[in-house]
Amino acid sequence: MMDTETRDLLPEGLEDRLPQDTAAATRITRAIMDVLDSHGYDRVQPPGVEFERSLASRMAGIETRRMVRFIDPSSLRMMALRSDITPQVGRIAVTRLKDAPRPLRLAYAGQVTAIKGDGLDPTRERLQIGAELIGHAGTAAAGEVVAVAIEALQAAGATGISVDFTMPGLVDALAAGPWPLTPAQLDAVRRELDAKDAGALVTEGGAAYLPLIHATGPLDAAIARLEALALGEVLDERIAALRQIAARLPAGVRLTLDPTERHGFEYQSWFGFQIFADGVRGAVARGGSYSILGEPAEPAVGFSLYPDPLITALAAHEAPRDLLFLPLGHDTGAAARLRAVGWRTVAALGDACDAATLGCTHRLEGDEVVAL
Ligand SMILES: N[C@@H](Cc1c[nH]c[nH+]1)C(=O)O
Repeated sequence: MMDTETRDLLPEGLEDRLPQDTAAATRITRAIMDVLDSHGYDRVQPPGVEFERSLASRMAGIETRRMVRFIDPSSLRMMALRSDITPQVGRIAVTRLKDAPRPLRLAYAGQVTAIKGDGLDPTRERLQIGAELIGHAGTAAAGEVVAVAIEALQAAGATGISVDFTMPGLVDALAAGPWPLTPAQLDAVRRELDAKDAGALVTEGGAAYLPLIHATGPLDAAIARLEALALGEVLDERIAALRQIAARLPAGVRLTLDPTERHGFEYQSWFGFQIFADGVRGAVARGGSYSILGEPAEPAVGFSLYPDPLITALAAHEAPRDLLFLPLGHDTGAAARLRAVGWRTVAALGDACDAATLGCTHRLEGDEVVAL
């Protein structure tokens, strides 16, 4: 027997959602899924647990270190709780939906779990809602995906949205082209660019890369600084693409660029983005282009929203809802008619049930609704 102190303890970083937050979560999930559905993204539901191998093998760069893993007592193979639904959707796209017409638009919503939280945030289980556009990863697809992500967040109630673009594959492309680096230097340069440590960047032989640290900030200014480097094709194509993507986003959304940002971008290729919103610490969404490994490999682009902080922020302002008390012996036909037009009811089970104590705002008397 566990002692009573620890019997109901939840592990660090895991939490129950109580009714007020759950109501907000349900409403927000529905609002987001409705937007994805309206743009033609069909929802799929992969399982919460899979073989570790299949979660990691469809995209280059996925690490299983942060996944909760265990041996399946039935197959004796290693299984893992999913930490990201995108690879599962990729697997579905290239296996069971391999013959479905392209571009293929799929949406999903579910919990994802990691062994430990991210940075200072201890949360280990999060709601992830997203959309993946498979079979097409050009600027038209990327533009659609960012625009849909913004629309979904706005429908969820997010305000003050800003989008931070990044170019996950840029440093590798530069190292293989105009600014050559040895493999060891490449690792060090990537690390120091992540840390934005100019001194260490120079020490590690990455002096050429210094201007990238300064080419961050509002999109137009950052692009101008990159263009001034005259790096040719490697950069020109990426810049042209970013311009096209930006051009189709709604006015009023703040756009920034951080060309070397890689944190959280495990498998994205030429294009990545994060979305921020007022009152929410950290990014509420992340996405980008990637390749689903297979024969042949398929290009794709998509995004994942992490709405938990938004849910918490909005739940605090959730308007209280009306609740209609149905006394013992009430007219059940009248109650059914009222539910059909949107009333929520709670029926008395015995004499002790009291309308006010149960949080009711109204009471049914005969077939009349009376405010309490
Ligand atoms: N699933 C990725 C984001 C993404 C979706 N599609 C492409 N990228 C993440 O959560 O970081």
